Amino acid sequence: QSAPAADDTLFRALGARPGIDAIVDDFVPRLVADPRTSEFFRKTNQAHLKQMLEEQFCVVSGGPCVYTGLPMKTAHQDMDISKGDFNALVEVLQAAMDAQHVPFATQNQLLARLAPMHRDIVNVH
Ligand code: HEM
Repeated sequence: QSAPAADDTLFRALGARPGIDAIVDDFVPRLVADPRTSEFFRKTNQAHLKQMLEEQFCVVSGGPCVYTGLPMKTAHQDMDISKGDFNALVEVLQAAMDAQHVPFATQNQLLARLAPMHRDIVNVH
């Protein structure tokens, strides 16, 4: 299923689905391994999380995808996530994008579209 994207510039800059899938394939194992985030992802089905993140990054970057996962508030409500935890996840995503040779400006554009989600994800103040 797909919907036409109004502006898919960022999606294409990320390398379209192959580029996004490579970023997410790198990102999720890093989240599981990083001591700052590992505890959160201890019981996570990595294959499912990868699929959801691939869809979500595709949609937020303007790609022709449909996100089939939970709303961000619902997905994270049973965890205690602080601003520090959120920032740690962002740093892990930056490391994954560095490893996949995503240009700095492109990284920042994706991060800028994800950043507002902190309102629905950070729930420890
Ligand atoms: C911009 C930041 C974030 C984005 C875009 C994001 C995105 C997502 C998505 C798409 C899912 C899948 C929802 C579903 O299964 O339907 C998910 C689940 C999850 N997220 Fe996040 N998330 C973010 C921040 C965080 C942070 C900061 C933490 C904790 C440090 C976290 C921990 C988790 C965990 C543990 C799951 C559940 C995985 C499972 O199914 O077991 N997320 N997130």
